[in-house]
Amino acid sequence: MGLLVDGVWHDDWYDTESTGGRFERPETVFRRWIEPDGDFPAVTGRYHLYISLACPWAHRTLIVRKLKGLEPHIGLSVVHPTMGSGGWHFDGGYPEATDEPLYGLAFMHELYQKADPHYTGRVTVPVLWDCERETIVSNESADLVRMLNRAFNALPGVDDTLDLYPGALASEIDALNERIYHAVNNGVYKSGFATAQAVYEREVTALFNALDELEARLGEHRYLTGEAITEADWRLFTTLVRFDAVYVGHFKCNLRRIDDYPHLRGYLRDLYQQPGIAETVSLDHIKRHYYTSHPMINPTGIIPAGPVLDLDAPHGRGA
Ligand SMILES: N[C@@H](CCC(=O)N[C@@H](CS)C(=O)NCC(=O)O)C(=O)O
Repeated sequence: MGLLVDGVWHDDWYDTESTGGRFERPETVFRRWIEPDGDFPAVTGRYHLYISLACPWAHRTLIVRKLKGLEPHIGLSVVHPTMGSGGWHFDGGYPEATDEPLYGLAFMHELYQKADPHYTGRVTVPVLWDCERETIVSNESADLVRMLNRAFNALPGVDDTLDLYPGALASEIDALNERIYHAVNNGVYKSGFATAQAVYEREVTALFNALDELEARLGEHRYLTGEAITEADWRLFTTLVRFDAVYVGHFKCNLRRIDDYPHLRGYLRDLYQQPGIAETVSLDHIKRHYYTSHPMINPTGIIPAGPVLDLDAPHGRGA
């Protein structure tokens, strides 16, 4: 836990005192784009993706990299699940984690220092790194999902027939993303990081109102916008797959479990069972990260044994 101030690491947590107990997610700083004639063209081997398997925002980018067939084109590093006093760190000795391959760095904040020696802000994943210009292209997962969906389509082996953000559905996807981001993706964090009772109650109520709404929507069709999966589904999936394992207990999002919602439960399994997806889900990294990285919420650092989840069970949602 911590942040860089003028390029120097400080071990500080989010300040909720100045916001009346509310957690406010800071704006993302690096927001450049991969574009054919821009500063960052789509080229094999030029970019490297840094993620945490625990992080729902990073998980979105990992899923799109996999579905689009971008693995041969964009390298991948995975941080250790525990975010300690030095922030995210690299430890290739931990299962499913990697060392930092480009510079042999120990900490993620060192990469941010490389990109900007005077950077001020939080050190988050995901990060898409440009190995040629030695800088961060983007550390905003919503933008990265869009870039990975389209910008690399001309490269060999990339699935250019898969479009997770089709033009005809763009405004519907944007509206869903907006609703789901505030109430669900970030809603679990706003509930879990609240330090005032009234704030927690408001956030957790908003979260479950949104989940009830999504349950009704998923009673109408298989995926959020109809019969085909879009980026809106993958953005919801990464929160749902963490929900019963972590958010119910650790973040006190416990009015209901996803397993208690017939449509959301089947929908979660359906997405989990799509080719290639299960291997992007590490329940070990997910549970270890949350339960060991927030001592203000879980001072003992004990990781609960359960719950027992069966994401491979039949989903019952059509062909
Ligand atoms: N807006 C960013 C948020 C990413 C984010 O908050 N990642 C978390 C991990 S789940 C992180 O790295 N947090 C470190 C910190 O806040 O210090 C995105 O969606 O890409």
